[in-house]
Amino acid sequence: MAPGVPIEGNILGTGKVSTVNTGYSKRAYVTFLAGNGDYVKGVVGLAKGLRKVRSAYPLVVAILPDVPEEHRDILRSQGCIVREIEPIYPPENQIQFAMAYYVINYSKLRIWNFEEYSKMIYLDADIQVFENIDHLFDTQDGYFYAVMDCFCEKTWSHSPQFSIGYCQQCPEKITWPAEMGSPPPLYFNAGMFVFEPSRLTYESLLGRLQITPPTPFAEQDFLNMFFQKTYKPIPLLYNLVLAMLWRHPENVEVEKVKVVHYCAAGSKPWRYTGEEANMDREDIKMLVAKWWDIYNDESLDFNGENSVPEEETFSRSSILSSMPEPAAISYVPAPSAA
Ligand SMILES: O=c1ccn([C@@H]2O[C@H](COP(=O)(O)OP(=O)(O)O)[C@@H](O)[C@H]2O)c(=O)[nH]1
Ligand SMILES: OC[C@H]1O[C@H](O[C@@H]2[C@@H](O)[C@H](O)[C@@H](O)[C@H](O)[C@@H]2O)[C@H](O)[C@@H](O)[C@H]1O
Ligand SMILES: [Mn+2]
Repeated sequence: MAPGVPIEGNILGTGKVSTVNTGYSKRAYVTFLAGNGDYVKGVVGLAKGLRKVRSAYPLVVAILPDVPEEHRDILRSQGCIVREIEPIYPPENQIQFAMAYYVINYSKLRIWNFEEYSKMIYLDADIQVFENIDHLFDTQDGYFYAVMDCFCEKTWSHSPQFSIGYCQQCPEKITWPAEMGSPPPLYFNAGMFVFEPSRLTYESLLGRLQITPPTPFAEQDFLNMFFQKTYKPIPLLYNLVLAMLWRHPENVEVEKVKVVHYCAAGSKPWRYTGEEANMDREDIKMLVAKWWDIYNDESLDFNGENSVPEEETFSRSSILSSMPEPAAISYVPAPSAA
């Protein structure tokens, strides 16, 4: 079991099943979509997955201006709340991002400005929710909840931990050498997290970004720095980074996993060929097939009746979303992952 991880499953200590949010504070899931490529399929799959597990909360999609109208219509037809955001770029830099397109991921920070919501769960578009996780909205306020990442993939070859074979998922395997100072603080994967939108936090994030030299994992590194003091790890079953299956199988109980993150190279279901390393594994094939089962299930398409409770869909956000975002840095199309 990875260190610092609360008791499996019942992290609230209440065991209660979430109830529809009846208070004034609004809750929603939120994802991010950029470009005119195939990630829109990921968002449709996510919207249908949340419907299948009967989540009580809507899915907001923060989109960059380059998302075509046709894709926006598809998302609305699936019951998503579509909100255009202005891109955010890091300060001028020569950094080699782990993936060139990561530079657009800083735009995710705009979601902290969705303050008509008191609590949100961010999910990457390459994530699928296979079991209801609404109870995470009941976590104690004031903290940033996310799952610990793994440092063993070659995407981490730039890092000191990779160079000595250290990973927080198995800290007992390699002792962190004293000459390298203290071991890195617990580090989360930014494909899924529970957070509270707040204008104050938003402005602090943007201000800090402008004075923080970019690093290979872009906004994921930045968020880890920014929330280091309030980060609370949650169990792996809330964000299975696929590489864990072959890097730390001892930490994974795949039958208990509620959320799967298709972030390993070649694992995006809508592009899956099975060619890349580890993509011919039976568990990978099963998880990709599970994603497609939901994506192709027409009974999960939005039809008005199967929407979340009314009070969750009509919100000030529909008015606020027409309000201009703060002045943005000029928009230069980034390399797309598509
Ligand atoms: O062309 C792109 C690339 C990325 N994304 C969004 O940015 C997130 C982060 O990128 P990705 O999931 O590919 O990173 P990974 O988790 O695989 O490192 C995606 O999930 C999408 O929500 C997008 O909308 N269009
Ligand atoms: O822009 C940086 C990205 O960093 C993360 O992706 C990485 C990271 O998870 C590594 O730890 C894995 O090794 C790697 O496979 C994976 O692609 C987030 O999932 C993504 O949303 C985004 O923030
Ligand atoms: Mn991802």
